[in-house]
Amino acid sequence: MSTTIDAPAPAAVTATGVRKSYGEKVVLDGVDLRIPAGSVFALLGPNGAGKTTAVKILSTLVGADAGEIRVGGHDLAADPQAVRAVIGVTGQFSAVDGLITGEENMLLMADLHHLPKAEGRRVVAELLERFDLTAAAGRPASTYSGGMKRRLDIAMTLVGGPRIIFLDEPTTGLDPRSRHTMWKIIRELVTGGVTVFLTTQYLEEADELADRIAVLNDGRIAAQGTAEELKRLVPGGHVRLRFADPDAYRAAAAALGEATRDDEALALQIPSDGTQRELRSILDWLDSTGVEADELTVHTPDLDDVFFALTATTDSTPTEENAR
Ligand SMILES: Nc1ncnc2c1ncn2[C@@H]1O[C@H](COP(=O)(O)OP(=O)(O)OP(=O)(O)O)[C@@H](O)[C@H]1O
Repeated sequence: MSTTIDAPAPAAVTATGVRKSYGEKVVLDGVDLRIPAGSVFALLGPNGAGKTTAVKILSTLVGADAGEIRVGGHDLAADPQAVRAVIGVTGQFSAVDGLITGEENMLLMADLHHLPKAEGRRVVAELLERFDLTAAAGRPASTYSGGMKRRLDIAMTLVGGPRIIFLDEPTTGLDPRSRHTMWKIIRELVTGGVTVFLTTQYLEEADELADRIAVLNDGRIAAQGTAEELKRLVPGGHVRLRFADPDAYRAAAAALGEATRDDEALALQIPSDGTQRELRSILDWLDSTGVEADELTVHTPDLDDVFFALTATTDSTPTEENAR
């Protein structure tokens, strides 16, 4: 084993101890990330958590104050040009020029990547087709819908054949159909071997797409893992019993002393992991105590629960945070 040369890591992106401040404001306070090649990684966080800043740093647009970053096997600080050659970025700010046609936007990208004319035309035609933009290719991009512009933006990013793509909030503002189209596009990219780093405020989107998710809060990664791993971090699974009759509710609440009461909704919550075995034992228990609910629902923790649990301290304890 060599002690001087790093073994080629099977990671598309690694970041260690990344810090960034704007003046007094600490935006990233020691961020560590590792993203395996060919996977989808979602960075989740509330507004202002530092997601866009992280994308800008990892894509060489903004310098970090400290930390080590490798993207596509290249040291970002030592060789930003090499990093730029293997990545594509689409942000909340679109690169699309509305005054020229979709095809012209694409050909411009081909020129920027110094593709020979014929090769550029071939790649552009192929991408327009793939992103269902061939029919609209001759129209000024300003006439495109939000979803079409977003597709054009990604198609433009792909002209250079990037191996790693950063998508900053790729579906914000899109209607459900366009959002699903975007998800399909992202899945296809990954099938083609591309690594996708996306930021999102939609927990559903991270759950749907990402192999791994990191929750950014107060400039730090509050938790990182698969959606299932993150869901296991928080309690919150329960069976909820709702009653129409206040007397039945009160009787049940008395019989089920350990249940959490919601007097307004006439509902009781019993902690449960949602497994068949536990449900059966709860139902047996209800039968034996003579409780008959009008409605029974099973609630398993979702990413919302995780998100709220991990980002809950943001507003509540600023003085304590500052004091440390
Ligand atoms: N160029 C800058 N100068 C000063 N402060 C900045 C700059 N860029 C970002 N910030 C601050 O850094 C913090 C994080 O911003 P960032 O845009 O990275 O957050 P975000 O998680 O992407 O938020 P959102 O979900 O709202 O897009 C914010 O408080 C923002 O005001």
